[in-house]
Amino acid sequence: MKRAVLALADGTTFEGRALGASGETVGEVVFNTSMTGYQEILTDPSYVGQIVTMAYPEMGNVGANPGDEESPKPHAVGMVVRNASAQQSNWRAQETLDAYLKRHGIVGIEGLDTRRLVRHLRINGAQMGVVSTEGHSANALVERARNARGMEGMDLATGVSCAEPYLFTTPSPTLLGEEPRPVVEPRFDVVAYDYGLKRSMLHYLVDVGCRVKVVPAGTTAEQVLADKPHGVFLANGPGDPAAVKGADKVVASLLGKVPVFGICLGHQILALALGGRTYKMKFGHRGANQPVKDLLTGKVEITSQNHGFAVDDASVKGRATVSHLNLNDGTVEGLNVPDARAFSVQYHPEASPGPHDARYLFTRFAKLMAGE
Ligand SMILES: NC(=O)CC[C@H](N)C(=O)O
Repeated sequence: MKRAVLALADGTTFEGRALGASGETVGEVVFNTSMTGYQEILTDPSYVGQIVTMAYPEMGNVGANPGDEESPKPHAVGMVVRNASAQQSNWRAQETLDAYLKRHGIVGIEGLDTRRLVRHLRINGAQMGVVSTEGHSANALVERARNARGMEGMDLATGVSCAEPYLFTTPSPTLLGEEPRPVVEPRFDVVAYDYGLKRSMLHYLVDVGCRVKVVPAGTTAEQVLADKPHGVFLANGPGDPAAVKGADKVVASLLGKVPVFGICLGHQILALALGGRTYKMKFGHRGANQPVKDLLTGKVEITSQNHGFAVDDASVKGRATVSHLNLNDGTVEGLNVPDARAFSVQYHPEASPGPHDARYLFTRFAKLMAGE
């Protein structure tokens, strides 16, 4: 077994075994509390520049398959797990997690005390780190982590956005044993800004009657409005929302002219477009078990999340209503701007992975576009 080391910028080091590709990787070390869904997590483009630690101890037991990918390749730059199953066991599996990571050149580490690591990140904050299988001294790796540039000020969304617009009209796939869903005729033309979007969001838009034109992050408001869409969707994406070039101004000029629905980075950009502010959280929210309260209905949803920045509630006062709150730490989870027919959530109603409590938000967007 090849030795691997994880070194954090604050000087903490962990020894383990190599998982996936050999080599060295630098990124922000974060943790995710989902018990499964590791492939959806790895392929979520919002993980660009991040080394993801899975808090649950056993990963890889269902192997890897193309159907569980949220984008064509993993975007996390590294993976940290307590134990990676050597053997996959699932009818859809095509390879092991280790083989999948190797094939995509993703460096990982296993066999370390991930409970200690997660507690360390919770107490001291997410921070830059290095995973290496190259045999360098721990001190040299700590130095490398210290010199690495953090997430703040990084426009990573523009880099993962699509190069050209394309049309998306495919409903969610059904799995073996699932009833085929009734076909929904497309009623709404929606332009979706691709800041690094997850595929399921597009499927769920199609499922509620949208014909989706996906456009690159740098598309102007004039270009979007020229298509006369029924609605505009702002997707998730990696990096610092305040650094996404021109996005706040573009969205500001769309507001009031067309209904807008934003998820995660899209929610943060909506807040910036309204004149609000975003900030970097200590360790963020990543997992499939984040409790969120809908302030209008009083209902609590268990949600899937992946973000390290958040909207400052004081900064949106008088510009938007805070519609949802995180029950763990009281941070903003949703915004509503009725006058502009715009709303957004910080969490992931498309789940993937995670509970489907919040799927109704796609229907809410369809109703908003229908004027209901
Ligand atoms: N999933 C997302 O869209 C993440 C948004 C942003 N990059 C953050 O970390 O907060």
